[in-house]
Amino acid sequence: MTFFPPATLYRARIMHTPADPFGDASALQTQEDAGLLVQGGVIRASGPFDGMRAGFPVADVVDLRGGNGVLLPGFVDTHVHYPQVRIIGGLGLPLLEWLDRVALPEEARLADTGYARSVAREFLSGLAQAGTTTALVFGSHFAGAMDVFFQEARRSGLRTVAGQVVSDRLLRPELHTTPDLAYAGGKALIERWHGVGRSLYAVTPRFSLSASEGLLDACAALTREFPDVRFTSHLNENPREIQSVRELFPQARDYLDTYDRAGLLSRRAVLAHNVHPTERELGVMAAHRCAAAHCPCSNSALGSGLFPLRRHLTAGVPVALGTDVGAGTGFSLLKEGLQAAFMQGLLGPEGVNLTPAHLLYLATRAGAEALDLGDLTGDFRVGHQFDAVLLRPLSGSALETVLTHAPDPERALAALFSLGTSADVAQVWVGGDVVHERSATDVRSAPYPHG
Ligand SMILES: O=c1[nH]c(=O)c2nc[nH]c2[nH]1
Ligand SMILES: [Zn+2]
Repeated sequence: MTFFPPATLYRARIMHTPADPFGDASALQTQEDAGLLVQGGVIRASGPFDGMRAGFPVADVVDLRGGNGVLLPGFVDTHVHYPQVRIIGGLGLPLLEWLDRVALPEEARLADTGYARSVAREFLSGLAQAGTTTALVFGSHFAGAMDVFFQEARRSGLRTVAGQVVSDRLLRPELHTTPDLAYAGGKALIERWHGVGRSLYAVTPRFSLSASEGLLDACAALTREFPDVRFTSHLNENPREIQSVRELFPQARDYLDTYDRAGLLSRRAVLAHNVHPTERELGVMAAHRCAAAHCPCSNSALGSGLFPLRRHLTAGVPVALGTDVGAGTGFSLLKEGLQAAFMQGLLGPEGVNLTPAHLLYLATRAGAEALDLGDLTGDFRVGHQFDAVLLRPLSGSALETVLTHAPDPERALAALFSLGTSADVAQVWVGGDVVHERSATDVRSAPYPHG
């Protein structure tokens, strides 16, 4: 006997970018009254609701259109630090001072596995509440903290690509490992967690400033042995960091070359920041199809600089968005999209004029592609997982007003990026499972509570 899981027909106003708006001006697809047929967590069919209802009369219908609801693909965060959720908002310091005074003391606390578990729960609920359904997560330096992270990630239902962070110099002694330990610990974690539930593993040296050549070689040994794990690290974030890396690796051509010489670059590599790249580095990234995770709020908070998006696009380097919590200022990819648009504007003629379609693409499909998960998630195409976020503005909010009066879908999408926050995230699904639902008590309903 064949078992068919029950089908659900979601009725919604949808917006998604199955194509790349940097190359295709009509990439944004919107439907005011769409039907998405979901069975076993997968989108099996889609189209105008009336036709879908007639074609699939047995499906349960869930109507998401009320209260100006808009259904978007779940957001993809391509750079976010799990141990840093409690230190969001440490403003006013450049990268190396911020690491020393704010980030690393907190990261040392994750040696305590009980502490790490609480942090993991706070972190994962921050992602889900923001509508993020997939994240490339910079982990902890402690293997025990990674085990609890993967356990909690499994409970959360989110898609996570994460790994133990490794360093062997210049941080603080309790965060240091050795190449042998990094290899053995990484291998054990890969064997325990890679491909378990919705989790994948990412080999994660912190950055070349805190990694010897031997440590990068140990990381590369893992990516050779397990070719489908991802690789992630930091690159070209801050001029002082770049100068130090140059001095630490006199044999390397540039910062990127420290990773390339070890054999770490590939289609499955994501490098965070790249605010100050050389043309050579952009060419090498493009040749490997390795992606840049652009983190505009973090770049602003740490004063790292204005991301050269046009140069990345011209060189053919894939770019997606990351929040970089906790240097970044929160979990919302809507805020990152808005900040990216602001910063491109500040670049004047060197910037890229980012439309709402670009922002949606950068926050969804581009991230899925960067993580080599483009066949699974990132938009509402048939065959993809039902990973989705329902944005429904708080009643009485400015977002509700603007959505009510928006003359076209592009303006509505622009309003979501301009005014939307985690408070507007009403429901989130991963693979058809609800992973977050705004509770009734979270909704401030009366716009004028005192009459
Ligand atoms: O923004 C950043 N956050 C970090 O935690 C970090 N570590 C190295 N380089 C870094 N950059
Ligand atoms: Zn980072």
